[in-house]
Amino acid sequence: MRIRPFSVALASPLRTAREALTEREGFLVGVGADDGDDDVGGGDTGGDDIDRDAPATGIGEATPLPGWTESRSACAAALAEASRGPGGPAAALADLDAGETPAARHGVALALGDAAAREADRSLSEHLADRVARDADRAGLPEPADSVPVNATIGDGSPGAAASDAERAVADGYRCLKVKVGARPLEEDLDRLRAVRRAVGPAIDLRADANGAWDRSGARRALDRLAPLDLAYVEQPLPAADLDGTARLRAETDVPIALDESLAAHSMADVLASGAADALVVKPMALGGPDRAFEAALRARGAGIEPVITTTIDAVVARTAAVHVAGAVPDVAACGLATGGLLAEDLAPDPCPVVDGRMLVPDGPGIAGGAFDGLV
Ligand SMILES: O=C(O)CCC(=O)c1ccccc1C(=O)O
Ligand SMILES: [Mg+2]
Repeated sequence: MRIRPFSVALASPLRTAREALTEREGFLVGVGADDGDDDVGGGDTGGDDIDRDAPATGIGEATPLPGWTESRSACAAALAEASRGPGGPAAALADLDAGETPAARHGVALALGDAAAREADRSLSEHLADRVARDADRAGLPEPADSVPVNATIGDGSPGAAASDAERAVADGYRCLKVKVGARPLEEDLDRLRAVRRAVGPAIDLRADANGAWDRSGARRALDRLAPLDLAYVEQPLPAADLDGTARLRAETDVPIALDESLAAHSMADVLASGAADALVVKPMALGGPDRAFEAALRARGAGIEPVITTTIDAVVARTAAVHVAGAVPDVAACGLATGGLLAEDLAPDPCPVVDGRMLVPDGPGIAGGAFDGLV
């Protein structure tokens, strides 16, 4: 198993209610053809005996985002330990805890999933739909889609900036926009959202993501005032921990509610049973891998909650893998996957163009055929 650190800068800071993201640092994970052998990567040399000229047959990405995943140093330590284990990547995967180090597990699970899908000459979404669905006792899913609807992501900015970003996104073909809110007083967010609604008209789906910024009375007030704007949903109106408050809020309003951060603070079972959500944001990097994310999406769907697959502003390898997860979910709602444009640079060209508000799911094999060969 090979681990290569990387860092990519954002084109401009993504301001949310919690922070301003300016750069993403992570690790590429490569597994080789001989990684399945028990003797590879053994000893205390950190896997230095691997032939560095042999191309990786599977690639993964671990890009931690504190708040959603472990820290960068915890991710690095977990990956280093995983690459030293005597059992190779498959054994390492079994040892990685999706709750403790989800990004590290994501990196290894994705590399192994890519390798297995490439070996079987099928795309990662076909691999997920077949293997994960079967393991979750959900055989018989339809063929994965060859494209998925996506939302444009609009950061916190002035009403004018938000409106012109929204106009540009709609001109580019997006039919769904997600606007960050909660960093300012409610009146200012209302001005921004009204400016966006005016700019794009009534036919475009609008989402607002508060990233847990409001308290119970503030959220109640915000939803009452937002109701006339006909939002598709408000994401994480209350802090992650406050499932009870969110369930009560949802019962008191007609504005649909999505949960995101709450999935890191509560078990899937508790979130699904809480009655607090119409939609659930499913981030493969935060859930510990594309396999776990796909399973979570199917569970949510089974509980009548609409799964929305999103990135954590990942580099191209994890972003493309998330597109495959979305492609495997039948008739998936618009997803937050069109985040490549937020980066100033990337590890490789983007294999998923957005056409008419939909992202193409690569044919494979694996994540994107040979598009990432040589990166790790
Ligand atoms: O959903 C999207 O449109 C993009 C993803 C996104 O907003 C996001 C990206 C990184 C961390 C948190 C979030 C979030 O949804 O809150
Ligand atoms: Mg969110």
